[in-house]
Amino acid sequence: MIEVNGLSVKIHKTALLEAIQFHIAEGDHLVVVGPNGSGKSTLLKSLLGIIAVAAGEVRIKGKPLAEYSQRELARLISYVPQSSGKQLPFEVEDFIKMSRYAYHTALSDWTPDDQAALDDALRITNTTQFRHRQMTTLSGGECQRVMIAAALCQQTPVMVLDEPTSYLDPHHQVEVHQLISRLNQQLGITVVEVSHDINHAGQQGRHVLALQQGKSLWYGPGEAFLEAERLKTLYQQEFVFVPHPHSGRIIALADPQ
Ligand SMILES: Nc1ncnc2c1ncn2[C@@H]1O[C@H](COP(=O)(O)OP(=O)(O)OP(=O)(O)O)[C@@H](O)[C@H]1O
Repeated sequence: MIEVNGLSVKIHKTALLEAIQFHIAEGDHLVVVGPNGSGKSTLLKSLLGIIAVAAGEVRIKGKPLAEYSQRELARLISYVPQSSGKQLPFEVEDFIKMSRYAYHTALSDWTPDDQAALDDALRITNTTQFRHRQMTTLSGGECQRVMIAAALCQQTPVMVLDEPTSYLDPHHQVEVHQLISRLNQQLGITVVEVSHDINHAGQQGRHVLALQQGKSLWYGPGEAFLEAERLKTLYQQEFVFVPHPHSGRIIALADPQ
């Protein structure tokens, strides 16, 4: 679905990304991890075509990203940005409806297909009860579900999310993680997600790309990611590892020593 070949990004001669190389198969769930400032958001912007590439290329479905129009790309990739939508002066339904722009011209009417996409997005994200609320009145967790509903309403095969659980309490983190897993596993949406939650990344059925200072430190299956030396190299931090009491899955905990 997505091929990233030797991708480098520079701003004012400073390299933000250097020779990044990975492929994402259709239906894959890639979690991009790494310390603050390691280039994760820059990588997502490269996949969305909103940042200039210095070298290498991104291909979507075999075609170079640069050869797609904005409208074509908007039918392929949806984006849930890092910032909260809580400041947006819109009713929830009106905000979500805007994500259908790639299916419309200036004069075209709202269609039954648009309405079905809107109703499905509200139902799947459990946000139907908020459809007539103002975005500014939502809690952080509710707002994040609405942001995902807007991306879902865009009906794209790929969804890119930048730290979708930041600012959420543990319960809402779990809720949003489960929602993203459902979109991936049940709807077959290819997911590319930036996360600081290494235990979320290190799960079976996912791939992990670990970035460090704009370079790829490690790429591999989620279940092989949580390894002491790797995490120490990546975060300059000691970790301890404990088995989950129910599933036996290994959990990594930062160890202050
Ligand atoms: N437009 C820009 N001009 C100058 N430097 C930039 C620009 N955009 C990003 N950077 C720098 O590039 C580096 C990578 O930024 P990026 O936002 O991709 O990191 P990140 O891994 O997503 O960080 P975080 O985990 O803190 O969100 C940072 O040092 C940042 O300051």
